[in-house]
Parts: sequence; C-alpha cells; structure tokens
Amino acid sequence: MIELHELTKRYGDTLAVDGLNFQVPQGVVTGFLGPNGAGKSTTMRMILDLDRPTSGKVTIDGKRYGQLNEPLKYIGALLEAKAVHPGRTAYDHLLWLAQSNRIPRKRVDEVLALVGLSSVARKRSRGFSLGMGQRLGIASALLGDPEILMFDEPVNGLDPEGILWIRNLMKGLATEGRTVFVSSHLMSEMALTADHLVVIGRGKLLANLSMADFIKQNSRSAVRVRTPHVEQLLTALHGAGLNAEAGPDGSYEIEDGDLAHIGELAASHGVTLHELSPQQASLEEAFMQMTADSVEYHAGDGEGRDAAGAWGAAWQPRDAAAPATGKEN
Ligand SMILES: Nc1ncnc2c1ncn2[C@@H]1O[C@H](COP(=O)(O)OP(=O)(O)OP(=O)(O)O)[C@@H](O)[C@H]1O
Repeated sequence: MIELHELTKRYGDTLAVDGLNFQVPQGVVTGFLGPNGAGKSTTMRMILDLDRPTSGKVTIDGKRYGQLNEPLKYIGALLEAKAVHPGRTAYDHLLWLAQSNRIPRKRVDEVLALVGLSSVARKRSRGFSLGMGQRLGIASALLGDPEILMFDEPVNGLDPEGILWIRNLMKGLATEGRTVFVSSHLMSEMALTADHLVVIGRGKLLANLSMADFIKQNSRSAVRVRTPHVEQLLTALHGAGLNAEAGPDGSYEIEDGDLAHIGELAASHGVTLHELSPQQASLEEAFMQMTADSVEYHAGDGEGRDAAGAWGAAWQPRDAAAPATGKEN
C-alpha cells in the first residue's frame, strides 16, 4: 500500500507538491490526474526516493522506498521509458536489474514474453521505437512480480494498438489484486482505465474518489431542440412542467429531459422540430472545470479557463463526449 502523509516538495519558489495526504487502494487502477505541472511526476519520484520530500513522508507497505530490501519485489515503476542504456540489449538490461534484486534469470524471459519483446531481446535498445521502449520499461516494472505498479503517463506517444495493450495490461494487473497507480493529464484516457481517481492541481489534492462517483457527480445530460415554432414549443414544455434554456445559436436545452417525451410533446402540439438531440457534458470537461484554477499554462489568452468555465460550454453531442461509464472497453 502506498501512503502519503503531508507530502511536500519545494523547488526554490515553486511548491511542486503541497501537503498531499492519500492512500492508493489495492486491487484497482487508480488514475493520478492533474494538468501539466500539477506535481504528478514529482510525487511519483518521491514515492521511489528519487527526490527527497521537503517535509512529510511517503511509505510503501509502511517503509520508505530506500528501506525496502530488494525493492523491485514490492514496487515496479515506469517513469521514463528511455531510461535504458542505449548500447545494452533488452535482455542484458533486464538481467542486470534482476541480478541487483536477486530475481531468477528465467523471470527475464518471462517478462520479455509478457510484453511481446522476446524476438528483439538481443537487440540494442538504441534502435527501439517509443512503443518498444515503453514495453521494455514495463518489463522492468514487472520483473520482481511486485504487488504495486506505478506508471507515469504510460500511453504518451503510443499508437492506438499500444494504448489498448497498456490499458488492458493495467486492468489485468489490478484484477490480479495488485495496486496500479497511473498518472495522466487526460481524463478521457482515465475514464477508460481507472476505477479510482486522485486529482491534484498545483500540488494540492483536489479530489480522491471512485470513478463511479466522479461520473455520478459530473455526468449531466440534456435534450437540445431547435424549432421554427419557438413560442408554441415553450408553451407546450411549460405545460408539461419543463424548463428550456436558450442557447446562443437559437437552440433550446432541457436539462435532464427525456428525448422521446419531448419529441412526442412537440408532435402532439403540431410543433415542427429541426433538431432533437441528446447532449452530455464530457468527463474531460468536468475535469477541466475542476482543475481550471490550477492550470499553470493556458493555451493563448486563458483559453483553458474559458473552455471549462461554464456548463453551457461543456455540452456536447453524446457521440463526441467521453464514454458515459468508461467501462465498455
Ligand atoms: N527538478 C526540478 N527543479 C525545479 N522545478 C521543478 C523540478 N521538477 C519539477 N519542477 C516544477 O514542479 C512543478 C510540478 O512538476 P511535475 O513535473 O511534477 O508536474 P506533472 O504534474 O508531472 O506535470 P506534467 O503532466 O507536465 O508531466 C512544475 O512547476 C515544475 O516546473
């Protein structure tokens, strides 16, 4: 179990991590989310003792990483995919790591097969693609068969097949009862993978909740209508106890409205509809709204803030939004 107690890291004037308190639950994938510069990598480096906290502490099964005997057997991590000597073969890299933690040589072959690198095991890693480098990093993380796995932005730069592979691998590891802690700055990616979410912004904890609760709290739906007979439609809606809000483009939105009910209501009043569509706020936008005040670098003139500012801007056609449950794949 990873536990953070008032974990804080300051670099000069920058408070990169600001008093973080949370535990990473076992047997599920926990998404560690935050905008660029939120402090995710710094937190992960402190978990691995690669950076020393300014104050507070983080423990793995009650101990600091540096106090663990043969740490690869407790926690495996993928931080930087290219942290491999370019002149070394994949096999030699893994063998060297295995020997440093008294892991049997046959495990090297096992993890190479697990990540699909057996055929290039004797090739020097300098010729590896980003995806192959990522697979080698994951092989290193799995080497000690640890109960805890930590991945920093593992899908960055990968093609769709690589992304799907990592997603399924993480879910599979959690199903085996392991702790999987994975950082990302994309809610849409986490919606497909994580069961639990820890969200940070400017080094501070913003949310720590299950994915299901995040969806429950942030999934709002509406029905959008467009008609040349506005007055008649509004009267009909009003008569049915429904309120419609005017959009900037001449459309109207009925929050929590039922598509079929509104269509039938319009028909029964002889109202022609030019649009009748379900709308849903994407989880990505809910996340942007949550972190809007802690985004360090905005695109252009405060665009990030504006895009997330109002729910009005967050409505999207259902097919363009992030999946409602994220559990379909
Ligand atoms: N070695 C360092 N020296 C000085 N400042 C640092 C150092 N490492 C990180 N920072 C600063 O600490 C803050 C947190 O950075 P960190 O890389 O942990 O964020 P992050 O959430 O991982 O971001 P990203 O998603 O962009 O990787 C940033 O303001 C960053 O500039």
